[in-house]
Amino acid sequence: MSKRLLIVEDDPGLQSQMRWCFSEDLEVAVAGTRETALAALRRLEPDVVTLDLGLPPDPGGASEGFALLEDILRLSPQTKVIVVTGREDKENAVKAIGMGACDFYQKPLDADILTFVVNRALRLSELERENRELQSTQNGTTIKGIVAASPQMVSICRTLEKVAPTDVTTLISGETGTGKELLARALHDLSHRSGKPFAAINCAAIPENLLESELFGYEKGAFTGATQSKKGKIESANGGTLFLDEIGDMPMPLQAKLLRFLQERVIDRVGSVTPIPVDVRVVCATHREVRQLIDSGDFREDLYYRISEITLDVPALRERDGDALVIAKSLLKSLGKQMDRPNLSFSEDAVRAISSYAWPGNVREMINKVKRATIMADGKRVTAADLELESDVSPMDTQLNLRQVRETAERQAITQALQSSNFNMAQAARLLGVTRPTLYNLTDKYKIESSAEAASTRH
Ligand SMILES: Nc1ncnc2c1ncn2[C@@H]1O[C@H](COP(=O)(O)OP(=O)(O)OP(=O)(O)O)[C@@H](O)[C@H]1O
Repeated sequence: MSKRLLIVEDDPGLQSQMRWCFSEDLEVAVAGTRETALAALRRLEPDVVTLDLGLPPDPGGASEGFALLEDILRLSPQTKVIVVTGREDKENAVKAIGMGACDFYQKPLDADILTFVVNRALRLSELERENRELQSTQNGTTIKGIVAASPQMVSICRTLEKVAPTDVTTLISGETGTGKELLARALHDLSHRSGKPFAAINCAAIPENLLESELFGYEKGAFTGATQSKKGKIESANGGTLFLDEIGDMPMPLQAKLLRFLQERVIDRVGSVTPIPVDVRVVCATHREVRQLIDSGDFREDLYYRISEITLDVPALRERDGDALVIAKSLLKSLGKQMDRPNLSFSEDAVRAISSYAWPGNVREMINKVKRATIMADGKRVTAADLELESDVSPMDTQLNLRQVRETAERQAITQALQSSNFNMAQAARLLGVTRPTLYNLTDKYKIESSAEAASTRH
C-alpha cells in the first residue's frame, strides 16, 4: 500500500512547491483550510500531515492551525503531524509538539530538509504500525496453550516455570474459568513427570459416597457391586500429577484421608488395610476462599498448609491489564480456523466492548461469546453485537469515513429486516423501503444470506 501525505497549506504557490518535493510513489493531497483538510483526512487516511499553523481565517496567527491539530490527533491519533511555522516562531512549534505533533519545520521552504523531515515521520509511522500489529499478536509467555500479556499473568507464568520442576504441592485459586486447570496442566507438562499420567478429579462433581473410591480405589468385595478391585485416581496418576479440582468442596472425612496420603505418600484402597506407596505430585485448585472455609470449620487447617506449599492466585480476567483483548484475538484466530472462517478480525466497537466488559465467567465465557460471534459475523469484521456485548460508542467516534458507517448500518438493517420478515424478500424490501432487485443487489454486495436455510447452514 502506498504511503500517503496530506499537505495543509493555504498559499497556492507554496502548495505546488511542496507537492513537487515528493516522489511519485507517495500519494499526496493538498488542503488550504481546516474543513478541506479534515475532509481529506477522512478520505485519504494519511500517514503524515504537514500542517501550516497560519490558516484562514487567522492566517497571521496560529489559532486555526492549533484547532486543526487537535482535530487530527483526536480523529486519527496514529497520523504523524509535522507543523510548519514561520522563521521566528519557536514558541508555537514547542506548543504544537507539546500537544502531540511529532515534529516541526520552519519556513522558508527547503526541499531537502522538508523531504528529510517527512520521510522520517513516514518511517516512524510505519514502525508504529508494525509495532501495533506485533503487539496485537504477541503472547507474553511461551507456555503452551496459555495466552497472556498482562504483567499479572506473565508473573504467574514465571512462577509456574520455576515451580514446575520441583515436586511442591501447589494450590491454584481463582474465579471459575480463569484457567486454573490450564495452569495445572502446564505445571505437569513443564515437569519431569510430563511423560507420566495427569489425572484430574473434580471433588465437587462426584457424590460424597463415591469420591473416596474414585480417589483411593477399592478392593473386590469392599462394598456391594465391587466385583473386582479397581485403582483410584491417585494410584493411576503414579509417577505423574494428580489434579484435585474444587478441593474446597472435599468432605471432611476424606480431607483426613488425603492429609494422611500427603504426609505418608501411601494409600489404602477402600476395603484394604495394605498400604500402597504412590509417587504423585499434587496440584489443587479452588474458586472458594479456603481461609473462610477454615474459619467456618469446613476445611482442615493442617490440610491447607499441606496443599499450599506454593499458591498461585489467578486474577479474574477483568483485573488483568490487556489480557481480555489478546485472548479474544487468539480465540478468534483458532476458532475461525476450526470453523472454516479464517481472517476474521474485531471491529473497533468490539475491541472496546471486549476491553470494558467485566467477564464474570472469565475465559470460559469468552470462548462461548467468540464462538458465537465466529458463526454470526457477516463479512470479515466481528462486531460487539456479534459478541452479544454492548457497544458504548457512536459510529463516528471510531469510524473514519461515511463509507464505513454506511456499510455497517446497511448491513445491520438488512440482516434485521430479513430476520424479522422470516427471510421473505418482498416483505424485507418493503420494510427497508427499497425494491426487491435493490435488496438482492445489497445482499449480494454484503454477502448476506437471503434465505433462512442458507443463513442457518451458512457455516
Ligand atoms: N490464559 C489463557 N489462554 C488461553 N486459554 C485459556 C486461558 N485461560 C483459560 N483458558 C481456557 O479457558 C477455559 C477455562 O479454563 P480452565 O478450565 O482452566 O478454568 P478453571 O479456572 O479451571 O475453571 P473452573 O474453576 O470452572 O474449573 C479452558 O478452555 C482453557 O483452555
